[in-house]
Amino acid sequence: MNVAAHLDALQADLVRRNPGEPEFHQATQEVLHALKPVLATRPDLLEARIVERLCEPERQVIFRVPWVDDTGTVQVNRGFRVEFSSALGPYKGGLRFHPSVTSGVVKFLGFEQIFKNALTGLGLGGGKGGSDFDPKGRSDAEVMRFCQSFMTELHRHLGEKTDVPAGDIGVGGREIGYLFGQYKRLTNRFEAGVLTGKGVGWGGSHARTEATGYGVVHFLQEMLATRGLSLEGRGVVVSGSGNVALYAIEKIQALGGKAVACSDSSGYIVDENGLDLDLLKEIKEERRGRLTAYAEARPGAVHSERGSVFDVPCDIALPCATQNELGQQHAVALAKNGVLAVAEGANMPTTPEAVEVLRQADVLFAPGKAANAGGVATSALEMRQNASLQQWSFERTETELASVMRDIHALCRTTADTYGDADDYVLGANAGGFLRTAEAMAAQGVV
Ligand SMILES: NC(=O)C1=CN([C@@H]2O[C@H](COP(=O)(O)OP(=O)(O)OC[C@H]3O[C@@H](n4cnc5c(N)ncnc54)[C@H](OP(=O)(O)O)[C@@H]3O)[C@@H](O)[C@H]2O)C=CC1
Ligand SMILES: O=C(O)CCC(=O)C(=O)O
Repeated sequence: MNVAAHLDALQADLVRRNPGEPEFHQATQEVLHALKPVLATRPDLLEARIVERLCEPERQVIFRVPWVDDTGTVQVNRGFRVEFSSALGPYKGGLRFHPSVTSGVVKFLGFEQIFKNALTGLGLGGGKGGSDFDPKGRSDAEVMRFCQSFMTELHRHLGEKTDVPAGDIGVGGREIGYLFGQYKRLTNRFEAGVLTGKGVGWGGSHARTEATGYGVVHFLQEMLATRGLSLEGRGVVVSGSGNVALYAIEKIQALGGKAVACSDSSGYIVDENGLDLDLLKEIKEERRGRLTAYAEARPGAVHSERGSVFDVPCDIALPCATQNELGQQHAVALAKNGVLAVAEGANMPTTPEAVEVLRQADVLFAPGKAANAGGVATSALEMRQNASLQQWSFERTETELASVMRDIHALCRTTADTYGDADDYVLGANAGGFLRTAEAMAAQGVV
């Protein structure tokens, strides 16, 4: 069989059978392309139709989420959960609340999650969920009523050994609290392991809040070290200013780098003196405010609505906001400014055209499914603590996180080396995650 032609035909079929889901097509295209050299050596996996099965979610639910706003008006949103693969463990992946959420977006995120979770080696299947609900500008009481209605349907699909959601865009500690409270009320059980990202006082893990951003920087450090480079004195730009971005900035600063710019959906700030993280956290985590407030409070900082945060000259870029935010023209600007490395904190933030520009310019590039796996890895550590009724210290949890990120980096390089070029982290992450999942699927029969 001509494996490349077979995978191209499979991709064409996926596009035909999943109309109107461009993000999902983009995600499968990347994986199927990376699998060409792998499957050329594994006729057994082709024969078992592992790829065909992997691209079809085990289950998807779409549901109505009715709730009442503060004016007494009934609002209706749409909820989603895609349970993609349970080959390696319970479905695991976050919930996203953002007006851009569609079934295609949730599907691409769930698909990515399969490979990411496999890379952690911590016994996690892949899933994702969310809603087109926009929490921006809503009161705490409105967010609570929405979360309660969302969980009223979702709870029947969850369980600590079945499906374990967590946060993502628009879902942080506040939302996880409301979701957990409603799950507990509906089931009459304090089943701590059914959600991760809980408060540390009631079953949450230390370092889960920090984990995704810290993990990205741990992975980046490993990647830089392969070229004898370090973070010391490096200029860094970060897109986004949410959970992942803030804690990536914190770790960059702790390791001697200088984060000079970050963004939100209304623009970006540049602070050549280095970002004031306490001020950023106060604006974003406490006030849920806009970055314009940073420029107003900080002498020398400039807010801009024109252009992109990726136009700011830097040594390292960390896209940490959302999918397809770093396009070809941004990659060209980064390469022209001499960027050394790009590590994805967000899921699929770099377009395929931009990845190609970075590859041509020999820029180190870490795909999100490897670089941002620290969040879900620490969720697995939270599940372990819940199962054994323990709570580990911050230091112990962060040490485990750093070790998982080192292992993922090593697995990406050795796998990429086997099938192509060790510097090709896209190949290494996709092939490494795939092989772990595929071996489990092959062993479990046709299910
Ligand atoms: N939280 C986690 O543990 C993990 C998250 N990720 C990924 O990291 C990314 C960020 O997630 P997280 O930090 O948790 O989310 P948050 O909601 O905490 O922050 C999201 C940030 O990105 C910006 N943003 C979101 N959507 C858009 C958009 N369409 N255009 C421009 N800016 C946008 C937001 O700006 P504004 O506030 O103005 O909307 C905000 O600054 C996502 O891709 C997520 O899937 C990956 C692994 C784990
Ligand atoms: O912690 C988790 O379960 C999932 C985090 C997540 O959604 C992601 O890795 O994209």
